Amino acid sequence: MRELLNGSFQGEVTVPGDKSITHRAVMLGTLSEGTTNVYQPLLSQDTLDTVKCMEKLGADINVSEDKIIVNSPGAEHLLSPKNLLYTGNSGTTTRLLMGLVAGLNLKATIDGDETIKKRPMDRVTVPLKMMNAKINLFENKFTPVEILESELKGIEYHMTVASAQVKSAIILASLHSKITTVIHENNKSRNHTELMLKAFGGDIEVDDTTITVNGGKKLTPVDVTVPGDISSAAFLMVLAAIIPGSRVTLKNILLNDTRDGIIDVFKQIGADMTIDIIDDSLEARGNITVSYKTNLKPFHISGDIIPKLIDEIPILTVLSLFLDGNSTIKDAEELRVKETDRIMAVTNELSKYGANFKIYEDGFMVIPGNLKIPDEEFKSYHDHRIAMMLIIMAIKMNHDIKIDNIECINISYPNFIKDLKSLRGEQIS
Ligand SMILES: O=C(O)C1=C[C@@H](OP(=O)(O)O)[C@@H](O)[C@H](O)C1
Ligand SMILES: C=C(OP(=O)(O)O)C(=O)O
Repeated sequence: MRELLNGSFQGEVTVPGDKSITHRAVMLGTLSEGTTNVYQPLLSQDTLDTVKCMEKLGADINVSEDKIIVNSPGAEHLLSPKNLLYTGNSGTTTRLLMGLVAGLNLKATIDGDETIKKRPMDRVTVPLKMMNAKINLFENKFTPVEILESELKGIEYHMTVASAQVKSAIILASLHSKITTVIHENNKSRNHTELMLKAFGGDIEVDDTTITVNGGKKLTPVDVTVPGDISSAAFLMVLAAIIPGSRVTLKNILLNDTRDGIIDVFKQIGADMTIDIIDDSLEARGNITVSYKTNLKPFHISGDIIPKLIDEIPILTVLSLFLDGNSTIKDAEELRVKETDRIMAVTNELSKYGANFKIYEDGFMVIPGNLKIPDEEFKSYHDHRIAMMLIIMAIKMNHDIKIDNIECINISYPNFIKDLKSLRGEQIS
């Protein structure tokens, strides 16, 4: 950490591939007969756990530095796995897999690590049971999840939470049913499953917040080039905005309008930011440049924007501590059921620096003031986004921080420290 303190950050970074898109490309590749090439994928703990689960269902997958090759016999030839499908720390793997396995009329048990065991899974089993799935949860809520063979039928479902994981589980479950499934969203969540399924030949139509899936269509492999993950880029955008003298360009970043809430926040605060759109094909992408600027305004976020930046809220809280006024985050109760309760983790850990918060059930108000360097040790709660948030805060505070389980950053961004060091260039001592 010491070499990252006392200086500005300048240059270009290609952040790792988008986590949500990498998971989905490997899963849809497994459901398609033939070879799917996934270029520039995210290779991290979460996505490699998805790869291992797909191998257990019968896909032959080759992982190299900048490519994942999925060879699959196709959906109808996948088999019930002999062993547990272990999903590690990944909520996305766990929930999408529940829908995928149930839809294939297979039998499996799914479980993950200690954080997964505490996250609510009934939000997925409720619609899957309506579809006729035979699926059991521990205490009707948690993993391990046991799925038994059963033929599913289509349903009409009104989402009760703005969750792309739940929505995607229902879509994957409906792929082999003879009856149409219709999903209604209240708040639109990330739409990568819908976009990618269409590209793989699925029969899916989206009309604003209504999604219609007709099952029974054979999927065909498509090569997927994964754009950079905006949720990873967010840490470096905030770094550049708050460290004097910094100017950072994040290359080839996903700019899908269900994921770009942080861009709106940077506009709200009056940040020095430019965006060069690269293309507008399957998933919009572009280069984002952020430079340090003084006198940035506070931000207020609630409602529809929350699902578009839900994973960025920890690092946006660090940003809010250096703005000219109080910022507010509301309607973000989903933060309480991530890898940890992120409202608790963010406010507990940043309070150690003297940060002031007014905490609500669904968010908090940030009241900037005098900050100090504490003697205490810091906790990651085994949550990659909390660990990376603390690293950026420590850099801003010139603090040689100690964080427990810091290796949890491997869950989504194994090269985080390396990328930070590359932006220090000649300044590294
Ligand atoms: O579908 C996805 O890839 C994801 C959806 C979001 O979770 P929810 O669906 O629980 O909102 C997000 O927090 C997670 O990091 C990835
Ligand atoms: C919440 C996250 O992921 P998941 O739900 O897949 O564990 C995240 O990456 O911040």
